[in-house]
Amino acid sequence: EAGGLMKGKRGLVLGVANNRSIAWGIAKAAHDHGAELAFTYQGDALKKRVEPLAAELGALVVGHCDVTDAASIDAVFAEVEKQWGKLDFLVHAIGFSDKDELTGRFVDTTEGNFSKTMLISVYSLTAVTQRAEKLMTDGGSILTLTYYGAEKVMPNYNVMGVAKAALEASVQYLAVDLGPKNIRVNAISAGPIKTLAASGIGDFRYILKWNEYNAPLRRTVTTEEVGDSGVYFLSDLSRAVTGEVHHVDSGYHVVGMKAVDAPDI
Ligand SMILES: NC(=O)c1ccc[n+]([C@@H]2O[C@H](COP(=O)([O-])OP(=O)(O)OC[C@H]3O[C@@H](n4cnc5c(N)ncnc54)[C@H](O)[C@@H]3O)[C@@H](O)[C@H]2O)c1
Ligand SMILES: Cc1c(CN(C)C(=O)CCc2cnc3c(c2)CCC(=O)N3)oc2ccccc12
Repeated sequence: EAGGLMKGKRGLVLGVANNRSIAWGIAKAAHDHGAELAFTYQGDALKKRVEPLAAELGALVVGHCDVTDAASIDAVFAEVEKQWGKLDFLVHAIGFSDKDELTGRFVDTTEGNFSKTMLISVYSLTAVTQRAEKLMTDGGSILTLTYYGAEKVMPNYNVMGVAKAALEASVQYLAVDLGPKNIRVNAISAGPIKTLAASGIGDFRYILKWNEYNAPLRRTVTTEEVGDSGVYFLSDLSRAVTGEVHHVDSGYHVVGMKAVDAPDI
């Protein structure tokens, strides 16, 4: 609504594929706190999914963006500059690896998929940050999404875990470079959520169940809950916070082993 935390703030959201996307959860929460939003879509297949969602929030659609195509990134930021002249925040919710490498052993990762996964899931944050820096003339907030598989080995996460470790290091280096311009760079490490990127992953139901059984809050998280924590990082509430990785995972990351007699709801 009008007087919220995000009143007067304009932001670009990369990574909405459908209404289950984490980016959509963040966008809805920011909108509810008064933000003005712009969305991109990856390829024409997603255009017709993203346009109605953007309309629902009165958001702009600033075009197609495939982070493997630098020209499409430039075009999107040129459109943002044309429409708004500046940018207050950026959400980067993009990650991808060939799914045949998200099963089995990490050691068997191919050079081709390793490079492609790092380009899409890691370098893309630096690429969009280069463009955003120019438009964040009054400072800004950049938020990306990571996962616990960056910190500890999670079965089958494989090359995506190595990518997320690099993404989290990128957050620290970008925070240092852009801090003097009052541009903050942070990451939310979200617990497992059944999104498009999660579908096609073998026994994802088992991963969700495991979290329900072992996380301190004894439950998984939702895109709405990630969105609410996202508003903290995109708003002035976190004006003194940069280079941070913040877990929104029902506390899962703190557990070494669950007591066998732990009370369960
Ligand atoms: N779902 C989870 O369990 C979970 C948990 C922690 C972190 N994450 C991360 O959250 C982010 C969003 O994923 P999600 O779960 O919302 O799934 P999602 O499939 O809804 O979003 C992934 C997005 O990445 C985009 N994308 C992929 N390749 C691209 C490219 N080459 N150019 C531009 N866009 C591209 C897709 O279009 C899609 O919109 C990802 O970085 C993912 O790694 C997901
Ligand atoms: C959790 C979890 C996730 C969700 N998550 C944290 C993610 O970061 C999603 C990563 C992902 C990246 N690329 C693709 C896919 C998922 C599936 C579809 C596809 O073709 N490519 O993915 C896993 C993969 C293996 C093991 C656990 C997980």
